[in-house]
Amino acid sequence: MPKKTNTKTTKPNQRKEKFQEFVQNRQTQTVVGLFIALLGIFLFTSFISFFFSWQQDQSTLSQLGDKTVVAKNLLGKVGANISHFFIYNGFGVAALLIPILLFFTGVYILLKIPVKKIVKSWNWGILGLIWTATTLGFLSSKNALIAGVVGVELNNFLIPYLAPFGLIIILIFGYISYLVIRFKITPEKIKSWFPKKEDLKNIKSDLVTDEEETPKTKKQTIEKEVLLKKEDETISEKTNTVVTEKIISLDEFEETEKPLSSFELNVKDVSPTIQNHSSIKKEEQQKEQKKTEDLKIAVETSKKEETSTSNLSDKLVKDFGEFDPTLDLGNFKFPTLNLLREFDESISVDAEELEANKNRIVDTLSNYKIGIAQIKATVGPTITLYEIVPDAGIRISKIKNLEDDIALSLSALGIRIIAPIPGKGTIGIEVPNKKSNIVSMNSAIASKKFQESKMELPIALGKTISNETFVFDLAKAPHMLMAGATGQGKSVGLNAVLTSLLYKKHPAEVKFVLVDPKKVELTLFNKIERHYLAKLPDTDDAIITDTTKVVHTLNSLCIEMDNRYDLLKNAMVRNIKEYNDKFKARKLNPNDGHMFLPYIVLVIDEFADLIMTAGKEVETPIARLAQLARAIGIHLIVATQRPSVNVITGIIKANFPTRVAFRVTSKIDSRTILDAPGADQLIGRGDLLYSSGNDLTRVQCAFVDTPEVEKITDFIGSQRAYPEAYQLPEYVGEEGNGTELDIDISDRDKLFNQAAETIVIAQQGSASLLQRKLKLGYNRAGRLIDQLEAAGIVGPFEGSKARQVLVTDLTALEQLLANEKNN
Ligand SMILES: Nc1ncnc2c1ncn2[C@@H]1O[C@H](COP(=O)(O)OP(=O)(O)OP(=O)(O)O)[C@@H](O)[C@H]1O
Repeated sequence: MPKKTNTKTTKPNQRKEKFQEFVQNRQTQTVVGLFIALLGIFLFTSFISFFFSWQQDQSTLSQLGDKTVVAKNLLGKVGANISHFFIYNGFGVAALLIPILLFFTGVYILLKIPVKKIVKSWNWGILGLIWTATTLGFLSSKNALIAGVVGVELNNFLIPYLAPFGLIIILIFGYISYLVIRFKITPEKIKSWFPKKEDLKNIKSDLVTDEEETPKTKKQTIEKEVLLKKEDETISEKTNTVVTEKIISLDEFEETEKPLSSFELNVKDVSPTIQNHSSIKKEEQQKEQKKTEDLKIAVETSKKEETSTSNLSDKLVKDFGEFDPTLDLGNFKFPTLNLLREFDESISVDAEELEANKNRIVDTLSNYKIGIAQIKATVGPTITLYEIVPDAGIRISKIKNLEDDIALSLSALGIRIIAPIPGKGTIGIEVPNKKSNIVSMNSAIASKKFQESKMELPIALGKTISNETFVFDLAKAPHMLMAGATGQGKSVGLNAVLTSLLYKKHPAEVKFVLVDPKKVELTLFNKIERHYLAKLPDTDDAIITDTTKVVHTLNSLCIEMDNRYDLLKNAMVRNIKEYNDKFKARKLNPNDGHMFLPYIVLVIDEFADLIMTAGKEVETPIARLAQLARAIGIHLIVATQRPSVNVITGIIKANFPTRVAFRVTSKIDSRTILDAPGADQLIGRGDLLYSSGNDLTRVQCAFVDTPEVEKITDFIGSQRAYPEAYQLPEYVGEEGNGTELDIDISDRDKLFNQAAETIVIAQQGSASLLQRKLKLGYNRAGRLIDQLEAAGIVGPFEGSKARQVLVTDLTALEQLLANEKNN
């Protein structure tokens, strides 16, 4: 059953589609269009002919089948019959509309004009037929030839009801409605067809004045008018053609210099619309010109407005130049190179040694059936790198596994195998030179690479195996972990770092916080305390040696970090460089607390010792600083002898991406520092591996001896200094709080209640929050926190973490304070 319904529904659809295809076919359209158009012509001819021959053909109408009877109609008996049907029996003279409509329908189909338009024409046509037939019936006193049977019968039907007058009114109304709807004829449109009285006057006066003008001025006026005419969009195209013709006639006129009378003729030829329109324009122009001439203008010359630099910072920079942070110590002189010792650093290539090493390498490898296709040596200050290209098909891991065997056969310490050398595709074997050269700090500092570096905190650490100075940016490091067994060159390494900064950075640009539990390594830097060091307020020594002070200093640095972040936030910048640049450009107001921020380099020697004595108290602020301080210019350098996992914990390691490993005693230590072996293969005495990310670089650390550091610090220390060392924010430690907890209610700060509300709302017990919200100094905020603790609103000190807030909401707080008063 369902099958049947399917075929039933699809068949008509298919037929419909086929029909549509047929109709839309262009060939079909052409044939149909042509047929209808010709039918229109056929009917029109026969209709016209009918009016002349209808009387003669009257008898033939009933004898259509008789061949002997011939009709007078131009299109024969068929024409006579159809015409009789449409004219006499139909619409009379109005029937002529039918062939006309047919002709245009055919043309429309040929030209693919939308069907909608054809239907519209027919609607109007049929309406016109009936209306015209009725009108003609009325006018011709019901003549059937003129009005047709339809026209006569409609008259017969309507007159008894409407009377002739009523019929006339309805017919006229029909015609007017037709004109209004079809041609959009409105009263305004009709009005616009007739020239205004004024315009007529103007035309007259124009003609009079034109006669007075010389031919030349007349020509100009006409040209003007023509131009005006051109501008006007409302004038039809037809008149435009007249205009062009006019221009041509004007040119002709110039050539022949005809007398005025002949020219006038030309002028009169110009379409009245131009005349009319242009004269109006001219009149308007003249009027305006007259008005303008009559009016006298009092000209008041405006004073040149004083230009003021809307941007205050630009003005300040213009007047005073960019802010120069070094101005306070304007005469500061950087240490000179001659303070550093020079060594003979010329690398002498010992050909015998090279040959012997090469032979040993080749022999050793051949013992393990590893063929070498190529070998190349690069001689460095302490190490020579042999680059090997093994025969095809040799597995790299095989060579790597033979590391110890090769070292044994070369009978040398510190052999390191790099398989493959990153980016080179060769295998490297580093062999220590028999005679090693010292890399002097002098040569590292003097190197072009260091001197011309544009880094924020450039450090010349030493020289690479290819004898190039190794310079890196501590600001990008951004924190450095330094480890190595005792006596391997850590202290020298730290000195090299500090010396690099002393040679490149002005005291205004960098400050050091030095932590030296051994008390001897960094003491020399005491001399530059007021130039380069930062310390806690009210402390004697800038170099921190005892553990409690270290905890305070670290926490103080955390506060400094928070304060700096606030400054950065207020200045709407992302890092210290942008902040300082903005400050130098005088775009930050010092009255709002803004100031030039120096970089702070925190150096901690013997970190293991600190961790052992202070543990978490040290680890937490260090981890916090390491995590957050990079953007605000606090950089950490942590050195340790014992790189065990309980010293260099995961959290610290994760935040110290730059690692420097001097020689360590075991592979495990090497892995702890570098996440890779290799540091155990170093030869000591400043031989180090530098890692930032994945690549390991072997560097011979620049050697800077204690007397050299002394000379440098003396040199700087002897110069004019700041009144005091750079002050770190005050930090009130845990131990100080216990005694002050029983603070009398009457001694409370005026802002106590406000502070309590702030803390309770934020549910965060930190002094820095109070500093920010209540715009207080650190000391006052700290005291407020103490008072809040005494009142039981916040919990005790918890290291760098914010204190716990013990009151949950404002109602509880109100109750607590009310109880206090009652007691
Ligand atoms: N870059 C270097 N070039 C040449 N010799 C060096 C270099 N670095 C260190 N040395 C030598 O190694 C010795 C020990 O160096 P340093 O005092 O820096 O070791 P350390 O690792 O700090 O030891 P400790 O941890 O015991 O303090 C130096 O006195 C010096 O002779």
